[in-house]
Amino acid sequence: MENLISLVNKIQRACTALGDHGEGSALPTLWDSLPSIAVVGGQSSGKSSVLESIVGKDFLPRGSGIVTRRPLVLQLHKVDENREWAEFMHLPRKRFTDFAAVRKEIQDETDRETGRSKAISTVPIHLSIYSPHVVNLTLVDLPGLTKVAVEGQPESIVQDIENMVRSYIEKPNCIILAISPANQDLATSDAIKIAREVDPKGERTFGVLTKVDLMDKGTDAVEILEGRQFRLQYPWVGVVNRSQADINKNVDMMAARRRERDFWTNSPEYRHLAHRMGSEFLAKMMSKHLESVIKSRIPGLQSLISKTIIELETELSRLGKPVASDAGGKLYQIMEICRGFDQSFKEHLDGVYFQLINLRSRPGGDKIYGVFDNQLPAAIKRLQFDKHLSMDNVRKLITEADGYQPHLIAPEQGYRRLIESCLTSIRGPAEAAVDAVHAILKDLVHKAISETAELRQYPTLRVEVLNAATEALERMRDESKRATLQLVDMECGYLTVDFFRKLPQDVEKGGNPTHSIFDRYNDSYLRRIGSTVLSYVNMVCATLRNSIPKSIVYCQVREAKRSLLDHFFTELGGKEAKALGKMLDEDPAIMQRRINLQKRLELYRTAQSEIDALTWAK
Ligand SMILES: Nc1nc2c(ncn2[C@@H]2O[C@H](COP(=O)(O)OP(=O)(O)OP(=O)(O)O)[C@@H](O)[C@H]2O)c(=O)[nH]1
Repeated sequence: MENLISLVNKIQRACTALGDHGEGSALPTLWDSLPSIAVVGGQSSGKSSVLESIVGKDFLPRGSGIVTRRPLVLQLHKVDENREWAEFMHLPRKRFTDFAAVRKEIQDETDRETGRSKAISTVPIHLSIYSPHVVNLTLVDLPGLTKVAVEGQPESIVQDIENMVRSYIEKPNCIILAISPANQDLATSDAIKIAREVDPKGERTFGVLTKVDLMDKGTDAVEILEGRQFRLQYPWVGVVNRSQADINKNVDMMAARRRERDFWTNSPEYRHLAHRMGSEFLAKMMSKHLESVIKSRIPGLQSLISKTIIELETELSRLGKPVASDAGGKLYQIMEICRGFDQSFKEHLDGVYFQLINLRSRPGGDKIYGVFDNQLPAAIKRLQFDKHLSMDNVRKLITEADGYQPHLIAPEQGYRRLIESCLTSIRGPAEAAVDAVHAILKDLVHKAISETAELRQYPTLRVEVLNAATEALERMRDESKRATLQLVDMECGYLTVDFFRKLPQDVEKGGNPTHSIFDRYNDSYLRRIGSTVLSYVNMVCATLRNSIPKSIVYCQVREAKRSLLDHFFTELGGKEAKALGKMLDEDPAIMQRRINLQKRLELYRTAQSEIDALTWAK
């Protein structure tokens, strides 16, 4: 069972190394869920003396007024060796065998944090004592509660100390060692008052009565120690520490312990209670209690650890991988992120179905079909060629084409001009279709960027990828426009001869080829030309309705799928580590948080395996 306390000590030490001592940390804290014992009491009530008696060593700073100005987390480790030493968390690997030096280091470390003023600090000092004469125990010594500020102290100190003490003892896992001097009225005890506040049922409060030897003649503490007055759930323990005179005379701790034993056994009023009085008994009782508390908390602790591990892992994966240190690693990381983006873009384009997300498709590609199936035909329709081929317009173009020499058989040039003027107007809808598809592709790029979690992590890379993809799409749009308009121009440049060959000829139909030149411009003649041109143009439109989408898909959609980031990758290959690092410019706060999370995760995993090993071994 002793292993349990050592384990908790070990975990507490690891917690401290991580700054996890439950003080407003944004991360889950293990410290708060581990049982600990806090020593509370009014100033000069004898807290430090009780601690020293428990340890059996003279090592705490002494003096008048407020001496304990920072919480002292004291971990006692029982060792088999016949040696005693102390170690501070802030001075790793330095062993103190001289306990006067320990006292000095506590003073110096307090001053380092608070300055030489009489101010207090909530940052704890961590001290471990290894000795064959101690029991495994973790105790927190807290500044003494006071009623008035002394010279040089801010007025707020009274409240500040109370708040600090409360912040420790209000945690449900904190066992309260409430120190009250027997030579003062217990009804006014600061320790009992604050302990009652946070633990009204007294389930985790242990009352310790100090200075029993200093009580007025004719008075004694029997009623309290027997539990008839100021009753707590656990029986009161009386202690007799060294007096100031003893301290001044350097009375050795072992001698003091002996004297204390004598006091309890030789005082007629306390003799019957002697077996459960004194610092040695207190230490053993607290150690036993701590063991049983830890034992009862183990299942809760295990489930808290597993739950926290999951939480930490989830957050870590949300934060993404850390940035690689070398150029190759960085390049690989950027390529991986880009691949993720490219994949998401393609999936949008193809409308790939995601089994996991309720069979919903990533929208996008279908909009492109909408351009080909609705937008383009509607725009061509809006050109209204029949109006364009009104009689007046046909006459105008035919006569202009004929010039001074009216056509002899058929108005060849007139036909060409009429057809060209109609077909040229298709350039508008063709260009609009290219632009519409470009807008859709750009929109998909934005969607894919925002869905690529890693790009959120690196704002500069996000901008670079966005710019590269946008530039690539613009290049593709320009190429697509060139190719698509070329299709229209090709239709203008060479007419389908067959169409005209198949037209019924006036002569063959029995018309009169000899009618006068002026008759050639009559209404029915012009109407026939108009309708011939219209049916030719309609035939070409039907072809273009099919070939324009082919050109757009070939130049834009297929190309975007194939080589959206090709240029970017080529440029990337020529960049050096520094430039690559700039792209992976993660927010330093996130980097720090990842490091903190990783360390904490490590702590929790270690704690988990150690607790598991211990419970399995039982
Ligand atoms: N005679 C006698 N003196 C005691 C006893 N306990 C403490 N003292 C004396 O009371 C004075 C204050 O004791 P400390 O242990 O320093 O008290 P503290 O509560 O730690 O003081 P702060 O940290 O300053 O709040 C010292 O001079 C001790 O020698 C006791 O049981 N008997």
